[in-house]
Amino acid sequence: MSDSPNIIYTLTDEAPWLATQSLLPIVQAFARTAGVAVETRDISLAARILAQFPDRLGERKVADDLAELGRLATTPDANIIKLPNISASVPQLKAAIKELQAQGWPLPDYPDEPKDAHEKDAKARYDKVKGSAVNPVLREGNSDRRAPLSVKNYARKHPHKMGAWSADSKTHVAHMDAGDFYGSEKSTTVAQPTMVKIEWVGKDGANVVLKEKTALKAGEIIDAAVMSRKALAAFVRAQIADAKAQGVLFSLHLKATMMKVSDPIMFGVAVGEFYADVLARHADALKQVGFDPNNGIGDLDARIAKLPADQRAAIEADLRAQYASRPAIAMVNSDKGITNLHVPSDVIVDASMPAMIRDSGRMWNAEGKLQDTKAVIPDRCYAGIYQAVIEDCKAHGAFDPATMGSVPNVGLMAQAAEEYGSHDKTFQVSGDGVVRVVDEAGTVLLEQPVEAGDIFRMCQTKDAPVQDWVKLAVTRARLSGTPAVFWLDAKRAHDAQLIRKVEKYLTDHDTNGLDIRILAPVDAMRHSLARIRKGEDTISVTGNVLRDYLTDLFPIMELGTSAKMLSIVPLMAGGGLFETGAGGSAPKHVQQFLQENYLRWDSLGEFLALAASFEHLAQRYGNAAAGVLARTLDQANGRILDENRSPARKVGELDNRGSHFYLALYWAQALAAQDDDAALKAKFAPLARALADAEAKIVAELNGVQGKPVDIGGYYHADLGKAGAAMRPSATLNAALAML
Ligand SMILES: NC(=O)C1=CN([C@@H]2O[C@H](COP(=O)(O)OP(=O)(O)OC[C@H]3O[C@@H](n4cnc5c(N)ncnc54)[C@H](OP(=O)(O)O)[C@@H]3O)[C@@H](O)[C@H]2O)C=CC1
Ligand SMILES: O=C(O)CCC(=O)C(=O)O
Ligand SMILES: [Mg+2]
Repeated sequence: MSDSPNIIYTLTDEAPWLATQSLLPIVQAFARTAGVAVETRDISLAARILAQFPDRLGERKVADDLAELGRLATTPDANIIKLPNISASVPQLKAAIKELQAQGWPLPDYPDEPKDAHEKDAKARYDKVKGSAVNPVLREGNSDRRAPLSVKNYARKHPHKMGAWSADSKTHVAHMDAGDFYGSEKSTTVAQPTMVKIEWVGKDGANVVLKEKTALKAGEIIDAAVMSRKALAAFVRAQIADAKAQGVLFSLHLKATMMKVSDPIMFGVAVGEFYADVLARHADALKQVGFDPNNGIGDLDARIAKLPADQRAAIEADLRAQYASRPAIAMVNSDKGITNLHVPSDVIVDASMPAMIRDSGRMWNAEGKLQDTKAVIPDRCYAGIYQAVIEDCKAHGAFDPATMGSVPNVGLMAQAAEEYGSHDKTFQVSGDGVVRVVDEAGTVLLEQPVEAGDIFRMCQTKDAPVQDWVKLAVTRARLSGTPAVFWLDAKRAHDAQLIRKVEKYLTDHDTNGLDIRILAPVDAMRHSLARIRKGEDTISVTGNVLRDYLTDLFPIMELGTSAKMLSIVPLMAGGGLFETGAGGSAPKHVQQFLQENYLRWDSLGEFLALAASFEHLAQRYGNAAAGVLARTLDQANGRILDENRSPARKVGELDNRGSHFYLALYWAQALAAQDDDAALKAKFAPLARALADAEAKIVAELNGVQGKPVDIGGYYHADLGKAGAAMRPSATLNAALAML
């Protein structure tokens, strides 16, 4: 047996973490037979918080597994299975801290407005954990996300329900026409390595360094753009009035988790406008209790609890009056009265817009009914692609999963490319003046006029990742025989720079006979949609943000969920990062699990990632047994789909645990049936027999626990013993696995 590195399986949060309690023991048992150890590293929100405070935790200090994996990702031996994790908004972060404190961990509170050096230090540490803090660290490569053929064929045979579209749907996307990032963006490519600083220069000549040092490599593209606070507020006001006039729901779609600096501020501006009257009337009281609109109106609900009853009642009455004077607002949970503006992380554009499109272009109103919607996506960089989908659905009806083609994605994301790497270079400016990016020689590379409250953002895109991305695109186009479109807008400053590189690097490859073009995002969308309706596939080759948006949009339309995606990140250093699915951590699933011990999380993404990970070990290290595991796992995955062993949605049916049992059964049967590896055949034959013989008993044991509440001793930092017992309730299955 050859010497191949271990697989690192990540422990994350919520539904994927629960699923891991059941799936991982199966995977470890199978992998061991090929001499592959499957280790774990904890990158959950709770673990990431604890790892920030070694000085406070003494003997109980927790290792910084994320930092370790970040280093591993830059080495050739990385083989990491990455499950979705929480990218925490401030309310989520605070809830996690509170839970850990209650468990006895001596953590400081999250200081909203740090008053002294201690609090500043605590806030700085917590801010490292906030938002999308994991993916950018591990993604040392570009991404290849697609629906494997078996999954696509399954979706065609068993199409999920899509809400019908009507030609007179009033649903539309609203975006700004000026004063946004798109309109203000400036971009340049630096020829030589240099070091830049970002500084604000006030009208009166005051000079504040916003970021001292940012190293740039040769050939790197940098951009600077500004979102005008005034223009954004005026735009939101106009959209509130227009939604009311048109009788459609008002809803805001941002990515406050991943764009953790800019988007909470934009969210706060919308909260400020929607609730303008009540916030103005009670400004003093709200200031006193520390309400921050960037944390959503849910923060107001929580904080006014501290006020005297009469004052609280007055605010609540004014809130009701405010809702009466406003358009209806899209709801996250109508039963609990949670609106689109309650929590910044509740409505995340990549998942929320496709969900709306799947529901006939409608969202939930306060009465729990679906209604046409004004989807407010302030910045123009990407808003137009959703309007293009809406127009297409109005003209031609909903897409048909039984016949539609596919849009896989090759995404530029390595080395924190573009907007998703901009957090440490994004600032809300304090006064009128300019923000400029200045190099070591004092040359101003980029400069933006700003007003107080504006959001300034600088992005970086390194050259080596762009070369790798172009190569990956050509490789995918060649291997799949599919046309590929680079979604780049020649009218946008950053994209214009990128187009020059793409045109140059395409000449490094043999593109003979391939159909590769560059189209502006809206045109690329129309082109891809026209083809998809004819059943034709088109590879989307996009930057980091469109990668994120499209890999939820198309899977949700094609497959019903992005959980069924193959999501590979060939790391630039030669290793592999295998992400599971393309979606999030589905907090709704945990709620259902706690209430009725039913977990509807679909682990197909994990199954697909594992097969790719074993395959990587076979190809790169010549581990033939891992190759056999990969091939047989592929067969098992096919059977899971064909025989409908994916989790259903309701108590009494097969859930996540049941689907893991069938994976073990089918995988063992495929291993027992193959003839490439006699030792594996002999090892798995008895297990396959034992599992098949006990099928009815195991399924009864697994399904028998459903229907009652279950306690796992925590949400962000659950009790391992309790969660493990809850997720592995079949003694028969556990005993059979011990045979290996
Ligand atoms: N890669 C990562 O680490 C990512 C993490 N996140 C994080 O996840 C959380 C929630 O994000 P949100 O945008 O609401 O997205 P989610 O993907 O968690 O939820 C949206 C919906 O997708 C469906 N879904 C997603 N995965 C599965 C699955 N495996 N099995 C079955 N259904 C699934 C469900 O839809 P339905 O009920 O309609 O079937 C679900 O309600 C946030 O904390 C966010 O930060 C988000 C994106 C990626
Ligand atoms: O890192 C995150 O917060 C989300 C990532 C994501 O949505 C994606 O990569 O598709
Ligand atoms: Mg996404």
